[in-house]
Amino acid sequence: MVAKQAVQGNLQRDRGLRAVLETICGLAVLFKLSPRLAWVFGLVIPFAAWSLAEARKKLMLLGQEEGKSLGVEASIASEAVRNIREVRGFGAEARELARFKTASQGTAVTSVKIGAASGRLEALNRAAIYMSILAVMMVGGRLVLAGSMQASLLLSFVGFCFSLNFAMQGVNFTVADAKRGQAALERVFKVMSPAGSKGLNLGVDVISPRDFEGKVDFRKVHFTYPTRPDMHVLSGLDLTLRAGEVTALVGNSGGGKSTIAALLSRFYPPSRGEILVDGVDVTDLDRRWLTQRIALVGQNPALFTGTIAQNIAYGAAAAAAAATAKGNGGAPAEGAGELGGGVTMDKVVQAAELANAKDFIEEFPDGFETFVGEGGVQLSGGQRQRIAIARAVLKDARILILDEATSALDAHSEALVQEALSRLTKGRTVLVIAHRLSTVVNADKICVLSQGKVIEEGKHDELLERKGAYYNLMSTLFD
Ligand SMILES: Nc1ncnc2c1ncn2[C@@H]1O[C@H](COP(=O)(O)OP(=O)(O)OP(=O)(O)O)[C@@H](O)[C@H]1O
Repeated sequence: MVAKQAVQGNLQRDRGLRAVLETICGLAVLFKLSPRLAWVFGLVIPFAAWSLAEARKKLMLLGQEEGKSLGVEASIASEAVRNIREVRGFGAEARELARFKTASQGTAVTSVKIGAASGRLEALNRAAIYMSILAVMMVGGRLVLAGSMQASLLLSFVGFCFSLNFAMQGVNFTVADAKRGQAALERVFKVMSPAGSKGLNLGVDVISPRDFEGKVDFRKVHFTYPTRPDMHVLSGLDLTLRAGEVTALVGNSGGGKSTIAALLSRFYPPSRGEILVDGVDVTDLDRRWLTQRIALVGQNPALFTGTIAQNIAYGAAAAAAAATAKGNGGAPAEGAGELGGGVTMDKVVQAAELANAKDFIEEFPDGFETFVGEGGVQLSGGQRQRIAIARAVLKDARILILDEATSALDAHSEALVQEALSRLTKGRTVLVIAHRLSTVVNADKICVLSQGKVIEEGKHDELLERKGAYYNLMSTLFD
């Protein structure tokens, strides 16, 4: 580390455009002083070019490695802060600290490697330049002795060689910096770009909202998580969600059901294969356009700091704001109240009623104005789910993804949630990650997932009769 800093600090002033210009001008001066000696000194150039090319490749790879380790470090820190209650509750501060230290050590090792690679490049170039200067002195000395060159000219020439030496070292460091910067930028663009977007950002131009049916096709989709590249979660998945129907996904835990939902929501791009919505590859669609048409009700819905009304309005207000920002003729901002995007309190109350949430909300002294989230009222699992359902009702998305709760809701809450869900699913394309027998029995189609593929599909009765994978799963999953 110290060595790296010393080497880098040494040449801070000589980097960048200035170093490049100094190198060009230095070479021009040498040719002007003595073309013959300049050619001798020029012997260093092919070697310098080769070592630069080699170092560039290596530094680019190391820069990417460094970016990744920094990412891991940041995610450990942010995860610990986000889940601070659990960390404190389980007394896991030391463990989190140790995880962070291990990750930082990884970054430190890569930084040392970068320092060593820059240092090697520097040493090689210096050696080559000093050899060239030696050659210049030998050839120049002979010329001076033979009387065909003035000693003062030789001295000036050698002086300029030293200046050029520093300028060329500056070019080396500029290249090293540029490669690290390029690796870091590539990471930034990767994170900022919508998952797997080809940048075509089509939306209304391809599928008009009126014609949008919401049919979804996964075609030969392969997927591995970036953090676990060796584990194939999906291996050639073919799955069709027919428009306006409920498709239930069943399978063993860890089989990839939530991953399918995440891919459809475009949290990740598929590694291979394609996901089509109404026949259009999702990577060709504008991500905001698509997310306005997809609602997700998860097992453990997050609530944002604010009132219950703001939380229910969240999805619809965000979608309307996005549509307005995009200028695609979506919901107008006109008449927007404090809930945003033209969402009125009447609509919020209606949505809460459909989601079986109105009664419990009105029991709070502040009703829909009750503050939730950090420092506010804590809601039970069933209540949070009904708020999330109300949010999805208000968003009125054509495609609905439901990750059914496995957590033990009491029988009354479960019945209320179920009833609200059955109202919500009517007339929409629904993908439900099914954990309840009632959902599976009533689904229009059940798909059994195993080894990253759909291995059986059909209706409940048909699949039972077939006595295959579904039949075997039934006893383990829904007993
Ligand atoms: N963010 C992630 N990074 C790396 N691996 C992940 C990630 N999320 C899930 N996995 C892994 O991918 C595999 C599929 O997980 P997924 O959550 O999709 O399964 P599932 O069928 O929904 O499971 P369950 O029914 O238990 O919710 C699992 O082995 C899981 O450990």
